[in-house]
Amino acid sequence: MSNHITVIGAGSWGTALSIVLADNGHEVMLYSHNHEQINEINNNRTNEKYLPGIEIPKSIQCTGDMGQALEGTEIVLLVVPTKAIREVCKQISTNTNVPLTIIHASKGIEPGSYKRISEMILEEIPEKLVKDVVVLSGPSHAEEVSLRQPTTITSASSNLQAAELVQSLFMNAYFRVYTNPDIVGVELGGAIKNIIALGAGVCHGLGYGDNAKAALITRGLTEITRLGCKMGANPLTFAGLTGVGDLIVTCTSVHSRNWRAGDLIGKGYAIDEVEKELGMVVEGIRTTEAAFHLAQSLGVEMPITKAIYEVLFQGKEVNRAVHELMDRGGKDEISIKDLGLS
Ligand SMILES: NC(=O)C1=CN([C@@H]2O[C@H](COP(=O)(O)OP(=O)(O)OC[C@H]3O[C@@H](n4cnc5c(N)ncnc54)[C@H](O)[C@@H]3O)[C@@H](O)[C@H]2O)C=CC1
Ligand SMILES: O=C(CO)COP(=O)(O)O
Repeated sequence: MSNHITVIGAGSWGTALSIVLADNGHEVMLYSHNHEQINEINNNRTNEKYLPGIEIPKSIQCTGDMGQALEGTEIVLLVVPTKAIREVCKQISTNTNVPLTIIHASKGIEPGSYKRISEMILEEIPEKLVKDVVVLSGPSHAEEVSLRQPTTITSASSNLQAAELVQSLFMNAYFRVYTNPDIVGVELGGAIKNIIALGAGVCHGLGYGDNAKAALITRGLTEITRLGCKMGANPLTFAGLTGVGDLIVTCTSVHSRNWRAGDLIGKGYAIDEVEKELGMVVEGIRTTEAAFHLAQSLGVEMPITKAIYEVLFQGKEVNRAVHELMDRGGKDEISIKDLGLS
């Protein structure tokens, strides 16, 4: 069945997911707040800054008018940086009176409030306008999805029917979607892996090799699991696509904006130059700030997150941060305390 779907955010991921929906026969209305980009997508069928060389299918129309974007839709996909989520939710609330299935594919935690994105959506959009909230997350770089390369991802919702609806909207020969009821675990895995990817990039920038990368991925997974279990997530979620899966792709891929940002920091770039240099959102920076304080408030040990926080926000020199991480007292590798079992 063909649906009319609104996608908000015409960056690399919003455009790539629009292409998946268009390939599946859906009519996509893509909202962008950039007039040049709207013209480029509608007239040239390209989005060169974000997905160079990719042709945008004709069933994707782009608009800068939120009212027009939401006309006749019951399904909205949010794909803006975490810091823009509240603003676009407010715009949605004033431009529709239809209850919506709201899917989000962004990855972050809000500094200050420590809110996950689904929590921000529910705070900003009145209850009567929210049918369901579904999280779409997993190891999936836009650059590869837009080339129709095999990708697996998770659709998470407390309502299985809503997760299955989203699964059926996106599933095709190159895009395989699994459902999961654990919204907390799926959102935390997607958000915190960006911090670990910054660390993996820093290690590369410093000239370290695969041992350091493997250490970060596996001990990063321990940190994510500790925090997640404290917040009520299912530990098995972190063994899946949105945990170890997304850690692998983000910590090892040159496509990753977070990895590339870390690489530049390891090579000596100043933090505030890095996002400008990449020209795309580096979610891990703000999420490091949020996760560091969240972990402290919950008494959860997250040494890698702490080290990256000190580098990003307290000016600690990267070599010193690595040395301090390695020089800590010896520990057991596996602790059932991490799973909240004692
Ligand atoms: N790029 C990727 O491969 C993936 C990205 N994500 C997540 O998706 C989210 C978006 O990332 P990208 O598309 O990579 O970022 P991007 O930097 O490529 O694009 C972000 C887009 O959002 C737009 N935007 C910013 N504020 C806005 C506002 N207030 N209203 C409307 N549009 C606004 C920007 O103009 C830009 O077009 C992030 O949370 C990221 O972690 C998740 C999976 C894969
Ligand atoms: O989440 C992603 C891949 O799953 C994208 O990560 P980056 O934002 O680091 O590119």
